[in-house]
Amino acid sequence: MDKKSKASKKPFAYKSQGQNSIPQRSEVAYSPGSETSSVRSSDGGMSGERVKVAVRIRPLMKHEKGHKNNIETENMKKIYFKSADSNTRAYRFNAVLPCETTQDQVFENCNIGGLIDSAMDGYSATIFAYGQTGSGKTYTMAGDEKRLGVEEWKSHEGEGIIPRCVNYMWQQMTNRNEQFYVKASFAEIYKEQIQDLLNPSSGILHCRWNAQNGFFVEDLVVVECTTKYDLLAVLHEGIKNRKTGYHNLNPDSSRSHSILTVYLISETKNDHDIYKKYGKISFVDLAGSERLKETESKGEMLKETGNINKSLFILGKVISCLSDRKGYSNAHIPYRDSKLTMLLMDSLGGSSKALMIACISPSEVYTDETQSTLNYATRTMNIKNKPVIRMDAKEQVKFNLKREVQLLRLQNNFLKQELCKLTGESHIEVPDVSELNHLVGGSLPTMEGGMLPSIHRGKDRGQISQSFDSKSMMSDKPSKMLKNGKSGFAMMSRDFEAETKGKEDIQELDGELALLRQENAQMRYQRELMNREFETMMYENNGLYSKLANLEKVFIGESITSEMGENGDVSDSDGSSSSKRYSHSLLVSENNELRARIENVEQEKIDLKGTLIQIEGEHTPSTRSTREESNDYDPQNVRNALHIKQVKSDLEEQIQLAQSRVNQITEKLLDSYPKPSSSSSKKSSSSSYMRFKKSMNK
Ligand SMILES: Nc1ncnc2c1ncn2[C@@H]1O[C@H](COP(=O)(O)OP(=O)(O)OP(=O)(O)O)[C@@H](O)[C@H]1O
Repeated sequence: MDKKSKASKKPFAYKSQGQNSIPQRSEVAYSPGSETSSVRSSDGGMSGERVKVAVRIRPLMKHEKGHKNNIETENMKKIYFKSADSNTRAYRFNAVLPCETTQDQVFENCNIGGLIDSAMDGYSATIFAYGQTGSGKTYTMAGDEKRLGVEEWKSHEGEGIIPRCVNYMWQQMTNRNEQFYVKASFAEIYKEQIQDLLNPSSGILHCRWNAQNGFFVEDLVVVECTTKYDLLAVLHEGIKNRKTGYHNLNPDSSRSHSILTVYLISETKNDHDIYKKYGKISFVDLAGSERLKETESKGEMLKETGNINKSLFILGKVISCLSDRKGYSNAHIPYRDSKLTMLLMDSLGGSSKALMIACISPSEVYTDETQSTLNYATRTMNIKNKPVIRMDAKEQVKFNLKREVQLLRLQNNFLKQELCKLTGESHIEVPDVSELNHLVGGSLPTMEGGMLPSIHRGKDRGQISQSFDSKSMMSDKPSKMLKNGKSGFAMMSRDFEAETKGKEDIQELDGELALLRQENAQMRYQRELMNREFETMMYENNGLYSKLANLEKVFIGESITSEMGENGDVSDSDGSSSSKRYSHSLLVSENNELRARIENVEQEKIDLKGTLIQIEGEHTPSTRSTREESNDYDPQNVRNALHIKQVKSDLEEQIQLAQSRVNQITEKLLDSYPKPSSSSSKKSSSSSYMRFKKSMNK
């Protein structure tokens, strides 16, 4: 009994990208040439995500009446277990499910819905039940045995994780915007041989390996399930065909390990494109470990027990190696030592999300088995997986190309704006790169250079993880349809059409990308040229400013070129030009203005030089030739010359004033002097007036 709480606790979480999410660029791991590519989860991927472990304690069975209970639980997280040496040991797990836990609570508390969500997002997920024989593995995974294998499937309280998952999946499918295709396969490993539970007549199947899919079962029938009843029928069919046997501890004991795999292929529409993700979830019901002393197995069952125990022993070795924190990456993991561990490779230390449900009995009769299961479970919690999303490689290429096109369009718009700012024009024509390239001896700036965010291209796109055999899913071998299925041929022709369309789309995107790249390179080059020109002109203008300032100092005594020095920075720290303050055209007009101003000052200087020579020549004839020859324009001399010029012009002005004054007085005097009359005295007065006027003029 749980010491503190019987109520269901908040379930633990699986790291997930969330539904309908298209992975972000940085998370995409793509490997050219593969059928599927993998995408690391944004969080769990690189750092790893531990295998989650829940421990379920079944109630005592009828035949165990009177057995003592040696297990207590606390808070749905802790187990106190009284071991054989009578010491009580405490264990902590992701979830602890006491005897009274219902099937519904198992689903909730183990967050099985979260795992299904992940599988629908394109991850691989595995749920496996582990424990001694009769501990409740099949009950937990599939449900009440009395109801298993019956023709009509009806939902009931005793149904286990698998049928609950089927219901949940279909519920989610209607809630999501994606289109889902569901397929399923069901295999068992019996005495180290793989058999198809959906097609038992196919005999022994082989476990193969390839870089793309890791280990997979060759020729396993994969059934398309269009309704949830198709999938339930698959479960029903497989359980019916599974090898079971009677022994002392369980009259209906599973004698094989079974693996039901549900493939969830999702299609998401994004910008008129369809992206496919290949998620899957595997339900593994392991055969129970057993002690021959207790089961009293004989004959064929004895052989079965030997094989079961052997493969579980290797599973234990794999778990031990993987949980060794000293770093199992260098160690040899004996996956290949059994079929079970080969097929669980992706789930243990691979790219799946995984949940182990360890089943135990509360009876102290099974103390050793329970101890062993708890130890297994504890070690398993240390195993880290690196979950990845699987996408179709072609879809992934298209996805990447589209993103690159979008990025380049953004970059090019940005570059255009920048060039417009630099030129001061509202529109720019992008010249052909071939016309420009010869100017710099073919050293066009690279796409990655410059201040713009560079585009990551597809080198070094990470590893390919094992994935299910998408080829076998699209296999030309006919699928065995159980109910309401579509024909395999229809599926193939649809895939062919999609593939042709996909190729065309990729070609189109490639073409657009090439044009955008060329335009990008041209604009980067143009920007580079303009920046260089800009830099030269800035430098020249700075020189002109200081020259003008010097000249102004000489002629006026101070610099009026106040703007000087403000444009000192040619480029900003990020390499961009100082277009914030100066456009290219502004610099050119500034340059022209400076040149005109300097020309004026120079002209004035030449005039002054003439004046200086003239004045000095008038006063000190001997220095004239010396000044002329030495071309000496010492500022003091120029200032002296300016002073003399000023004095001279003042004097000239005064003389002019005096002259005009004299003229005025003369005019007045002339006016006041009697004018010659026409009378007799005319001759004498006229002659005296003329004499007076003459003397005035003089
Ligand atoms: N939590 C439970 N509540 C009620 N009955 C249970 C529970 N767990 C197991 N049982 C019952 O215990 C019996 C053994 O369970 P089950 O067959 O699931 O064990 P198992 O671990 O799969 O055994 P094996 O490895 O031999 O196949 C079954 O009759 C089952 O109905």
